[in-house]
Amino acid sequence: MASNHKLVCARAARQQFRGAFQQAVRDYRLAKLSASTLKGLDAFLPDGLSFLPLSYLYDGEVARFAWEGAVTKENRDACDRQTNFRVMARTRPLQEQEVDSKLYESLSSEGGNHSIIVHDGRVHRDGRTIYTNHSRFCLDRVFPQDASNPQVFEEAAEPLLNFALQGGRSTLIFFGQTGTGKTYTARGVLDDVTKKVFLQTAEVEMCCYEMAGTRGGREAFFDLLADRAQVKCLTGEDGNVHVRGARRVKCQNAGELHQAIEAAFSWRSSECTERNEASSRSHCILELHLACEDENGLLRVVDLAGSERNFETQMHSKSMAERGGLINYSLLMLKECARVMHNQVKGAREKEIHVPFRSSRLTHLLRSSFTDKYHMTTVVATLSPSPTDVEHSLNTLQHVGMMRSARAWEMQDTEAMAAMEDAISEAKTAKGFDAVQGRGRALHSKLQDARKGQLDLHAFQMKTQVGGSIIKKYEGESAKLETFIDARWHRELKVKVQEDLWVLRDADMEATQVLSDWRKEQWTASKAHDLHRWDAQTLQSFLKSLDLPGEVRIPSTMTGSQLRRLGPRGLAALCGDVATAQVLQAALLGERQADQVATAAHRSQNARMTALGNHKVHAAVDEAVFEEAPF
Ligand SMILES: Nc1ncnc2c1ncn2[C@@H]1O[C@H](COP(=O)(O)OP(=O)(O)OP(=O)(O)O)[C@@H](O)[C@H]1O
Repeated sequence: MASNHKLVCARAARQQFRGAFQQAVRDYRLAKLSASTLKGLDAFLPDGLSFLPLSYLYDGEVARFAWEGAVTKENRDACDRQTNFRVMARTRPLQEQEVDSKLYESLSSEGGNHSIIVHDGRVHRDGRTIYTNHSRFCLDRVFPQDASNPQVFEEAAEPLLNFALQGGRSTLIFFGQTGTGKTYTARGVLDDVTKKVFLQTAEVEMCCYEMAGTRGGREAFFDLLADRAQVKCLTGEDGNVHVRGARRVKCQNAGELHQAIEAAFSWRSSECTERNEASSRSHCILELHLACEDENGLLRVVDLAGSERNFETQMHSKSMAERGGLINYSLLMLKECARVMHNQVKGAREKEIHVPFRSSRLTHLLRSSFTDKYHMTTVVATLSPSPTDVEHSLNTLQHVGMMRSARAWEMQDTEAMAAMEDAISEAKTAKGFDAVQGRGRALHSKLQDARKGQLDLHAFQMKTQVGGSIIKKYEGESAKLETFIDARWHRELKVKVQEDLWVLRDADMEATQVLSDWRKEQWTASKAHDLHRWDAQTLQSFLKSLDLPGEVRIPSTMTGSQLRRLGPRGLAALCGDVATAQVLQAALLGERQADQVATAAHRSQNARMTALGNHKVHAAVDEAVFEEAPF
């Protein structure tokens, strides 16, 4: 092969020796073609005989690799894979300047478009030999270069849209190197979503925000529909992380939605870089809340900023470099989460490893997309076919591969799909105090924050009001570890308190908001049976709900307290006959009793919550529960 002992950079080598590398790619593709033909004869010939011609014709390694790739188990598995988490890849065509530089294509797809091969041209350590590594990645779908945006929509986004239209939560994530077509694909897909969504729903609420850096160099979310006002990322009552305070635009037809999307993208931070004339400098998250029968469905489209390497950021200004640093950090954390989840599945599943979702706001927000089996997620990895970008392509594919394998357990989890329907309907019907269970995480954080000064306490376990339990441990060097186990979801959250201060501050805000919302709900519930607080409308609907035997002449402007002041005689005077008066009296008495019960329950729950907040566990827990709790 060609030699040049001065040359050690693979990127430069791929350009300089493109003829040799191109030949290697051609050889591989031919070997692949021959392997597919010979595989057909495999059934008629003795074992191993069909492989022989291939091994004579091509280099040993290449022949073996092409043979394995012809019909591998992974490819078959990829075709049959039925999970809520899918990973796809889209390669953009070579750009004009790349064609001008006579660059060849370093990616090929095979296995019925379920796997992608990266042809990685390299220089040997001796600086004289060049060789090509072929790496195969099996995915759920590989889009050919000539695939159009509607095709991507049909396979990647339409199932997510349909799921959201049934009340589910779904996320489409675009992930990859800068300048590979994330925004191009996201915009194309959103155009198709805009056209299709109104065929099945009458109203869509849209919000759009981006994650970028603040002046102080911290990650923050900015509302793209409200002049980039800063918004907060908090845990909601369903246990998922949401951005709070973002403006929601109601759209009733495709034109309005299209306009809102255009407006949001016009506010998105983008700059001209070496690799892309309009490179996104933030992670953009667009949410469509779809009106369904019982509960709103959610479709989230996440267009991540592109990953960059040092040689691509030489011309960046200081502020661009700072923002780039934050983007790279959040992407790094996303990859780290993928790596940890992958290791967890690959290694000992019985040993829970902490996945650092809270280390970046991006991963915090996307956590449920990766961990919740009832959340439908598709990750589209965008790739550049240029041989100068092979490192990027390998990196992207390795990480999306890890994300995919991290959810491999779902394939065995045959009940998952059936249980999904149940879970959705369960979530829809959950009411009152039950609904607080999903807020356990926030309550836990609040408690954790309130007690951070009490390191003298050794260890204890307690049942919480929300049906979970908290185990607190104090370990060496005063590092405090808390484990919250939510009884309903069986999730575990371990927080090393002294490590991340912003986690605590956020957790406190979350808990405060969640608890005040809950209190408000309790307050509204406690009012429901209180006649004093009924307005005229509530009184009229109460009367309508009663099956009164005769007529009652209560003026339409009369409120609950006015009715109460009438007394039994006044009430009887308004009723057409005695029987009607008696039924009405009995119904009002029933309401009064229900009011007394609700007020007593409200008072007790309030007192227990306060006691829990003040660390008076004994006062806060029901005696029966308290006895059961193992200390
Ligand atoms: N599949 C495709 N077909 C044709 N052109 C494409 C395709 N994908 C991307 N491009 C072109 O490549 C260029 C870069 O695309 P885009 O801005 O979407 O990249 P990006 O991945 O979002 O980059 P960044 O991360 O820097 O924002 C654009 O000019 C776009 O038109």
